[in-house]
Parts: sequence; structure tokens; C-alpha cells
Amino acid sequence: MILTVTLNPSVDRALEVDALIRGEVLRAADSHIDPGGKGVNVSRALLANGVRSTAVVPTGGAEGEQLVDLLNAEGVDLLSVPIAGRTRSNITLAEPDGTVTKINEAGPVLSDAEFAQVSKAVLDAAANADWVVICGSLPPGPSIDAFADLCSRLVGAGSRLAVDSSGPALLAGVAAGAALVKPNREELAEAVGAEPATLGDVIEACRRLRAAGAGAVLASLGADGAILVDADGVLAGVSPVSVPRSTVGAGDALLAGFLSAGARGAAALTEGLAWGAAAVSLPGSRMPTPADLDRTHVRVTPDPDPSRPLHS
Ligand SMILES: Nc1ncnc2c1ncn2[C@@H]1O[C@H](COP(=O)(O)OP(=O)(O)OP(=O)(O)O)[C@@H](O)[C@H]1O
Ligand SMILES: O=P(O)(O)OC[C@@]1(O)O[C@H](CO)[C@@H](O)[C@@H]1O
Repeated sequence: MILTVTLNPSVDRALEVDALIRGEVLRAADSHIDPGGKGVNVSRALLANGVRSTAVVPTGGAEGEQLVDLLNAEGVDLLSVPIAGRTRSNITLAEPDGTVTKINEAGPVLSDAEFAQVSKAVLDAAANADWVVICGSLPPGPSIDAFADLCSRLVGAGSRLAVDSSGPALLAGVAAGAALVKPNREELAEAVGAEPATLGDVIEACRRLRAAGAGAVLASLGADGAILVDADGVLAGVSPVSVPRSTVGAGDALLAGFLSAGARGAAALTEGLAWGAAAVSLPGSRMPTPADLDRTHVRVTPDPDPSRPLHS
């Protein structure tokens, strides 16, 4: 069982518009509502592909009830911790060429007592989990020290921890000794204080995160694919998408696919890239099912040319 933790989940509203024009009334050609938040998406993707997962989410207010209803409707196994604040609602504006504009709320304040309750739920459930996967932004409230403490306690208790977050939360996961971190290009740049221009820059940044405590680094690079740096070496992979529809949740699908296939080696990276590419071809933050997956276009190679420039 893979336990996911989304401290700041959301109800995701995706609107498809012909073109994004500031100051105009835009008419949506189509709209979708999905349960959202990065860990929630990892659980949804795993479930859609027959992998057991439980999602821990703090929920509150009308949107919190809606999120629980949406997740129950999909059959996601939930550990919902009630909070006083209102679960956020995040907006996606998707244009026909695949350009996505996202507006994410900060999310409700999580009080110290509420964070302690969520942490207890996570630590209790972690005992039966193959992985504990903490994803997404931290909501207002919990200090970075409190978050770092949760990561350290999980690692100390023997859990295999994966962290997909940004800024101080990503670094806290690294320092706690997470077995895996999954930064995207911007998160990696922020973590090492340098914008990568080539695959070599990405590999060097991943090595720095490993030296700082992470076991493995899976760096997602949008249309440039992904790089895996772990104790076995370096792998690079790409999976071209002919008609990108929405990149929202692609990183979550990549992580879910990678974990589902054992989180190690070319087979796991291939699986992650197939799930990521499939998510990009689907609207909103819809997660791929087995019928959406096509592994034939995925290319994974060891020790890629470090001078290869990044495009996206
Ligand atoms: N335009 C694209 N074309 C092909 N594949 C893509 C594209 N965008 C994303 N992907 C695939 O999805 C994976 C994750 O994308 P990205 O690096 O954008 O993740 P992310 O920023 O974490 O996404 P999110 O936070 O929305 O889940 C990439 O590694 C790649 O495999
Ligand atoms: O604000 P965060 O927590 O960084 O990201 C939240 C979010 O953008 O991430 C998911 C896609 O990865 C969406 O379902 C959700 O709206």
C-alpha cells in the first residue's frame, strides 16, 4: 500500500477557453471538476491502475465535503482529518494549444492541533505502507520545523519517504533523508540556486540533493522528460506527446507510475514517463487508466549527453 499525504488538497476546476484575454468575458468551451492536490492525484492515478493506496487529507467547509464526495465517487481510500478552515478551490484555464494557466489559492490555515492530528494519522498509517508520499504545497500554519519533524519521524520509524514539494519543504525532505524526491525544473533550480540549461546541469543539481540527504532524485522536466539520479547512476527518458491537452497533474502521474513499478531502474522510469505522457493527453487533472498508457514511445537511456540543452 502506498500512503499519500496532501496537506493542502483542493477541488480543481478546469475551464477550456479558446484564448486567454485579460479584461474580457471568456466563455468556456468545456469544464471539468476533479479532486485535486498532488498527493491526491498520486492516489487517484495508482487506484486507476489497480495499485493500492490510501490518501490522507485535511478537509473542511463545503469544498472539503465536495472533495470527499469526489474522492469517494472515484473509490479512493481516504483518511480525512476534519479541519476548521475551508478546503481550497484551484482554477485551471486551458487553451487549445495545451497552454495552461493555473490559479491556486493559499489554502486554509492548519492550526498546530490540526497539524498534530494529521501527523498522527500519517504516522499510524505509515506502519502498513510500502511508501509514504508527501506532496504539494504546505498550507498556511505549520512551521517548516514541524514539517521537517514529521519527515524525520517517518524516516526514523523506517518508512520509505518520497517528497514532491517546493522550497523549504523540499529541502526539509532532503535533509530528513527521504528515499526519493521529485522536483520539477523550477523546484530543482530553486533548491540549488541555479537555473539548469542542460541535462548536465540537471544531473549536477540532482547529485547535490543526493549529497544533502536524498536517496534518489527524479527530476521532471516537462516536455524534456525526466532524469533519475540514484545509487545506480543516471538515467534519462522522454515520452513525446503529439497533442498536449493539460499538463496539470502530469508530475503526479509520473511519480505514481514510477512508484508503481518499484521506483528503481529503467523499467520504473519508463512506467513513470508513460503515465506522465498519458496525463498530458487528458483534460484537466484527469489521471490515466491502463487504456491510456502507451509505453512504445518512451525512450530511456543511461548516462545521457550532459551537453544536451533543455528546451521547455
Ligand atoms: N509538454 C509535454 N510533452 C510531453 N511530456 C510532458 C509534457 N509536459 C509534461 N510531460 C511529462 O510529464 C512529466 C511531468 O511534467 P512536469 O515536469 O511539468 O511536472 P510538474 O511540474 O511536477 O507537474 P504538476 O505539478 O502539474 O504535476 C514530465 O516528466 C514528462 O514526462
Ligand atoms: O499548490 P500546490 O499544492 O503546489 O499544487 C496544487 C495543484 O496545482 O497540484 C496538482 C497538480 O499537480 C493540482 O491538482 C493542484 O491544484
